[in-house]
Amino acid sequence: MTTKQLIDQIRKKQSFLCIGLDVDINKIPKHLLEEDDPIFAFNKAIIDATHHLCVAYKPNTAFYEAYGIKGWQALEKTINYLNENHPEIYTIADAKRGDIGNTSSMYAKAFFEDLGFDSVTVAPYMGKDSVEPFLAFQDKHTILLALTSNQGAFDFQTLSVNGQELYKEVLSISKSWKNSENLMYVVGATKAEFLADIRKIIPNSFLLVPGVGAQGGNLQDVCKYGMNDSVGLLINSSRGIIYASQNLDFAEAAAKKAEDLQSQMAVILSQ
Ligand SMILES: O=c1ccn([C@@H]2O[C@H](COP(=O)(O)O)[C@@H](O)[C@H]2O)c(=O)[nH]1
Repeated sequence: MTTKQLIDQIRKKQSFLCIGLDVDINKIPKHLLEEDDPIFAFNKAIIDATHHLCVAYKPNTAFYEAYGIKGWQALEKTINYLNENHPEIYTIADAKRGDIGNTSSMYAKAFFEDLGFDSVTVAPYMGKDSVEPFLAFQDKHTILLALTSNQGAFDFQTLSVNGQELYKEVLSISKSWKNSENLMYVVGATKAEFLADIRKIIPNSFLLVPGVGAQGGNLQDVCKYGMNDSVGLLINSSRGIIYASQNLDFAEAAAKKAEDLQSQMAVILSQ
C-alpha cells in the first residue's frame, strides 16, 4: 500500500487506529482452544468485529514464533485473511529485524514477498546497509525503531552522540538513505513529550506509536505533538483492545474498546 492510499483510508474511516494482534494462548477464551487453529480463530473474530474501526493491524511476530510451525501458519493465515478480505487495511509485521545486507534482504523477502505485509519494523542499530535492503521494496514501508515505549529506551536511545541524542541521530541520518521515502518510525506513546522535537527532524514521516492502553500512553498528548498535515500517525493498541474480555463476548468487547479510540480520533480529526 502506498502512503497516499493509507492517508486516504485514514480520512475515509476517520481513524488512525492500529490494532495489535499479540495473541497469547493463555489469554484467549477457552472455547477457542477446541478449534483447529485457535490463534487464527481468535484473530479472525477480532478482525471481523473491528476492521471498520481501524486502518491497520500489527501482529507482533514473537507471539507466533513462540508456537513454532503452528504459530507461523497462524500468522500466514491471518495476513492472507486480511489481504484477501480487507485489501484496504494496512498491515505491519512487528518483527524488529535487521542484519548484514544479504540477511536483511532475506528478511525483507520473507515479510514483503512471501507473507505480503505492507511494512515491517526494523532495528537501526546495524546501520544503513542493514536497512537499505528493506527500503528497496516499492510501496512497502520499513518502520525504524527511533524512541521506543519501554523504560529501557533511556539506556541507549537518549545517550548523546555527535552532540545530540542517539534517537535523533537515527532520525537525521536515516533521512539520507536511498529510498528513505519508504521509511516510517516507531515512537512510543509514553514518550509524547519528545514528539515536538521529533517533528522538527521528520515533519512529514509517518510514526507508528505503540503504548496507548496497557502501557498508559495518552492519545491526546500524542496527537497534540505528533500529528502533521497528513495525520502522520498510526496509534497502536494491542492488549487494551484484544483482551477487553476473555469470555464469549470477547470480539464485541474488543470492538467497543476500538470504537472508543476511533471516536476520540474522529473528534481530533474534526478539530
Ligand atoms: O517501542 C515499542 C515498539 C513496539 N512495541 C510493540 O507494540 C505492542 C504494544 O502492545 P500493548 O499491548 O498495546 O502494550 C507490542 O507488540 C510491543 O511489542 C511497543 O510496545 N513499544
